[in-house]
Amino acid sequence: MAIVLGPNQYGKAENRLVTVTRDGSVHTIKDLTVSTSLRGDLAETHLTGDNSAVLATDTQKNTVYAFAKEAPVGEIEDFALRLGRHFVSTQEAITGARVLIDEHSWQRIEGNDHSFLQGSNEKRTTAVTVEGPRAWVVSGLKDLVVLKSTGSEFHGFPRDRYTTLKETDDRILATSVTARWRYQGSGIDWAESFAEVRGILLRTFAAKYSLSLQQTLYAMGAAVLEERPEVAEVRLSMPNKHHFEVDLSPFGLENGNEVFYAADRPYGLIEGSVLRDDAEDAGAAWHTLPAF
Ligand SMILES: O=c1[nH]c(=O)c2[nH]c(=O)[nH]c2[nH]1
Repeated sequence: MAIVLGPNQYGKAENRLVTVTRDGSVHTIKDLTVSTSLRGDLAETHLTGDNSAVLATDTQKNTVYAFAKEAPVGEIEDFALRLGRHFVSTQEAITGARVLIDEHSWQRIEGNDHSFLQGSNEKRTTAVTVEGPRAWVVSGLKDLVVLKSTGSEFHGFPRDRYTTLKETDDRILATSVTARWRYQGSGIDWAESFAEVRGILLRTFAAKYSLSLQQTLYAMGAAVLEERPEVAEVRLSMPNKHHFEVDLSPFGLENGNEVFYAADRPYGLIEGSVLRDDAEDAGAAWHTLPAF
């Protein structure tokens, strides 16, 4: 038997980066969480402790902050591509880089040039993978919480001796959407594409008459692919944020689908991907990312 080193990567996770851009008295902020990780010829540090190929995670962190000063951060996809390509092209032993960025949203407080409001927890995300000269971009969003108070049924499921769930033809459907979509082609306007995909996801959640969260998930992914040729594949993770009708009969009251208990756990977790059958090959795009 021989023991060998398996796949490995290393980097600095969750660098918190905030930039202020000043256009006269009007300020714009960008609030990012940036994680970098590098791959390559890194056997020696694991096997002998020889660090001659190890670009320190501290250096990776410094590079994130220095790059934010040296050129405008711009769209998170462009910033991630610049960082990833930098590490791979300047370090001989480094053959691949993965840069993950979450962008936290701030809105301007109306009427003020330099004050902002963090309205929701929703984040725009990107996961950029650089491998030698090639690069893949998977962008997305997370913590996008949506609810519809009708237009959702759930029935026709099997009933065995453990089944207690009542069938319903009118329920609340709520979820916190994590979506990732893989880009194909080139010359993509990242900001425009993000805004459009987000809009399609929201509009489809709202408009699709739902017989299951699974059906809604598929409809959301399919609508993105129908409308956005630059997207090859969409992966969705959607917890079912259950709203149970409270039994008010002990109080002599009838609950007419009006009073609910919003349970936070356990929750159904509905996950899936929707893709084109003629999509560009995924290459290393999803490498080590969560399946959904
Ligand atoms: O949309 C749903 N899908 C399920 O698989 C499921 N299971 C469940 O208990 N409620 C629901 N709702």
